[in-house]
Amino acid sequence: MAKDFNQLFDAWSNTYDQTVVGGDVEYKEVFAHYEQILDEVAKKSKGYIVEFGVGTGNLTEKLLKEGFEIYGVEPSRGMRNKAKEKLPHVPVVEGDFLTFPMPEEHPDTIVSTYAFHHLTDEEKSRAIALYSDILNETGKIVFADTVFIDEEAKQAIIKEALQNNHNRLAEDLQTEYYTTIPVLQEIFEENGFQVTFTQMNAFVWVMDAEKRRENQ
Ligand SMILES: C[S@@+](CC[C@H](N)C(=O)[O-])C[C@H]1O[C@@H](n2cnc3c(N)ncnc32)[C@H](O)[C@@H]1O
Repeated sequence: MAKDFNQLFDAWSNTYDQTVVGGDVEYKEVFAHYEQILDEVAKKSKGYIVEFGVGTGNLTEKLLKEGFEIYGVEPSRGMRNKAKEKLPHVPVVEGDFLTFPMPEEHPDTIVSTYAFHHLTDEEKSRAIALYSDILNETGKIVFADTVFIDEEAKQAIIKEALQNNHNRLAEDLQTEYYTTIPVLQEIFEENGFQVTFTQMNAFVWVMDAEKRRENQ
């Protein structure tokens, strides 16, 4: 079972929007091209959208501007309050990737940015299986998150963070559940998705996973 990150995110909710514009030097590279990353996820989305780990609502806001209807899910009260201040008309319910009040409609797209690494690989697999069930037949998943090509690449970036005295970042990379592309590819494919990965900065990749049709 993954850790509960609510306290951390309740505290971070007040300064999160400064971090994403490069206000925290240790996380500058993680949030490099943040706006383009969110734009890319919005561009790949369609129809009725469920978003997990809404945070302060930055992706939600972009999706709303594109004219989408969104159902947000966010475990941290502090983050939910920030998102509701920005976007009072968007429903943002208490819940997480695995346990959440079901939306009334089947979603066409499930999106999330900078959050999926909060689940262990086993939980990631359960989440994708669940989404395969609740998505529309032609539905898709579009996630952006820190992912590594392989374990060696992950260890190299942790070493570099330590050499730069980015100790909070190094600890984060060592203690959360950042995974590799082959692991995610297997999880998506086992659950009937065809997935592509696009690198957006030294840490973050966009994953675009479409449900495979029966005869594909
Ligand atoms: C780094 S923030 C990203 C916020 C926003 N998506 C963005 O791109 O700026 C991570 C968010 O994921 C949420 N989170 C943490 N654990 C989660 C879980 N198990 N399920 C869903 N969201 C989670 C946190 O509360 C936080 O709001």
